[in-house]
Amino acid sequence: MLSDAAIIADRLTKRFSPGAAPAVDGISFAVPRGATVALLGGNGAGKTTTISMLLGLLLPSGGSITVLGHDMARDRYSVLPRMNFSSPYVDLPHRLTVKENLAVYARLYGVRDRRGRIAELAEMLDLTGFIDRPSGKLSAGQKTRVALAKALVNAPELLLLDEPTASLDPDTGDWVRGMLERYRAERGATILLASHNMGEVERLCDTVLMMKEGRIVDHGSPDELIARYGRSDLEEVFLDIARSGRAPLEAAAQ
Ligand SMILES: Nc1ncnc2c1ncn2[C@@H]1O[C@H](COP(=O)(O)OP(=O)(O)OP(=O)(O)O)[C@@H](O)[C@H]1O
Repeated sequence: MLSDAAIIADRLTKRFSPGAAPAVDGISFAVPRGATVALLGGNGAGKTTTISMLLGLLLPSGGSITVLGHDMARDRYSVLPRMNFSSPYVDLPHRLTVKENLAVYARLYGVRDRRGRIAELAEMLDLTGFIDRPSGKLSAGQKTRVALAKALVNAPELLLLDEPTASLDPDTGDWVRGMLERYRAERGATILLASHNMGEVERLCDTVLMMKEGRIVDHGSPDELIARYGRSDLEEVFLDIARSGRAPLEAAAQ
């Protein structure tokens, strides 16, 4: 494993109840600094559970996580200010306006020039038309853009994104992907994202971790995976893995 990686997960496990099958089943992976890596897998594969453990929102049942050189079990408060996330499952307080919400998060993250940073984010994510509207009165696509602004408020070195373009129309989705590419290049940031949008993953990601039933069943660059499965795009690879009992890696290991 790369010892200076942004994320190192070692035999990470999450079991929600003693008798149940683990939602995440002893996965190990490393995300190099500056890389964009995708977690792919069908519904219930364990992507959100993995991201929640990386964020410290869920405690692992086993294994360890090192983020930006810090062990998350012992030392997460020194690393949380350097990371951030967005998720369609986490709603911002409805009655606060977009600007008020961003101000709360800017304060929480100790941003110095809060007014300036919020103006930058409004520009970056085209929020100006609804910045004074209560967050509960936004469309799903507008909420997604505000969630991304919140995720960038502290200019994080590590960004964990669960479905970053969920609910965005194709044009806005494309524009947000361009924004993420620029952010990564300018900030030298590391991005781990979970997505069901294969075109997005092909465009943004250096490496894909394919999850199924809580395990990583294959990994590689989008091009490597497409070549290995003899397919023409990542969507076809995804369908092969989702529909087969076993992935090539598992079969090869036996
Ligand atoms: N709080 C919880 N309590 C019990 N089981 C849970 C909980 N959260 C998730 N699970 C279960 O853990 C498994 C993995 O769920 P997870 O949300 O991580 O999947 P996912 O890959 O993100 O799926 P999706 O693509 O549908 O978002 C599923 O079987 C789910 O039912």
